[in-house]
Amino acid sequence: MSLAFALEKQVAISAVLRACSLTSAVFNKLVKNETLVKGDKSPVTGEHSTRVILASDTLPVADYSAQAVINVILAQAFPSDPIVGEEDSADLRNDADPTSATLRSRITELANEALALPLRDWEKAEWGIGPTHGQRTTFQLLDAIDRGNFSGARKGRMWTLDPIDGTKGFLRGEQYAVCLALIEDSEVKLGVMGCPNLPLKAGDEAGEKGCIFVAVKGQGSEQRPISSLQDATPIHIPTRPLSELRTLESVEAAHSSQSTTGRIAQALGITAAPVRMDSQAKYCSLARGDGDIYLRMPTGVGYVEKIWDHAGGSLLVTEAGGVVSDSRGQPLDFGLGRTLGENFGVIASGKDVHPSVLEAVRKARAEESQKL
Ligand SMILES: Nc1ncnc2c1ncn2[C@@H]1O[C@H](COP(=O)(O)OS(=O)(=O)O)[C@@H](OP(=O)(O)O)[C@H]1O
Ligand SMILES: [Mg+2]
Ligand SMILES: [Mg+2]
Ligand SMILES: [Mg+2]
Repeated sequence: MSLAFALEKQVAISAVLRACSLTSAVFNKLVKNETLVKGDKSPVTGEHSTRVILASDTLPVADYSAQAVINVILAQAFPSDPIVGEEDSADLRNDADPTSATLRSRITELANEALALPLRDWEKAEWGIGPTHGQRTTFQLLDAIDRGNFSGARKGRMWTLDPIDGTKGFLRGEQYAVCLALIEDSEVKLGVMGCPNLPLKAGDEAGEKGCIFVAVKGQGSEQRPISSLQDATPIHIPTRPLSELRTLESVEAAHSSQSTTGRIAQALGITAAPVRMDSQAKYCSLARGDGDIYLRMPTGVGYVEKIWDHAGGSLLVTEAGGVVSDSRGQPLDFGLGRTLGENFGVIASGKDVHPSVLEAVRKARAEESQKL
């Protein structure tokens, strides 16, 4: 008897793999060759006007094409499943914008190249299924992107997709993740995250990079090297003394209050500097024990979190033995629509330390309100 969600898992890994191949190709062909990233790895800004045009052109190409590829594959395997995807094609259909025709032709070329990737041996051997993805026309690909327009629902089955999470990290050549998750009746059942720039072993920058993380509800979490996807290694959050814990947070200060996370770390007695990393690679790092506490505290500008930024990562952490909640200790609600609703932040950690983290959050909050 096959395990629950076996087919969904196969299809999602195949789709994420092809999207990762595409995003790596975009980085190598466009971002690197067109020197869009400066020597110090900061994203290109106003220095060279031609580069700025290329940067703004290249940035969405990878996101749109990856969403097109994954949605084509999902539509083929599960034609009636709705998808909540980050991107939509409105800007690509706007002929008043002179860049949209160029973007469309690049997307068509890139997506078809990824869809034509041959089956790997492990796909044939393990699954006996395979993508038989014919070439798509430009407008078929735009329609595929727009399969991601579903508004979300409390009941029923849907996928959620972030074709590139951590777009800024992607442009810097640092961490980003291709994130796909399956949700049923508001509960995340499957999460597949591709992290092409993440070392197989924490901190081993000189070693092999490129991992796919997979979690299935009730079946645990695993890591697979992109180069050898048949080799699944189960991952678990280790238990460490409080004093040895490290926090994980966003690189972008606008996405999470670094002053609040600093206070929380202090209240916990943590002395190590926070590990700053773009994207859901933070959830992946936590799930395999590279960091211990993921803190994402609202900056107070009214931003609402999106379900595609947390669905897969949160299941990966819970299946690896952790807890994911908002800063009040409430579970994240994936049944509210495209967003997680009012932003109470996100706190993820091992089960044993989670209550202490919530207590530290309360303390940090109280200190901050006294300062006001
Ligand atoms: N103001 C604000 N507050 C909180 N979050 C925001 C905000 N603005 C954007 N985003 C979302 O952050 C996603 C990037 O992920 P991270 O914040 O984890 O990584 S990063 O360090 O900021 O790169 C990023 O995902 P991508 O757009 O897919 O890159 C956004 O969905
Ligand atoms: Mg994102
Ligand atoms: Mg994105
Ligand atoms: Mg985005």
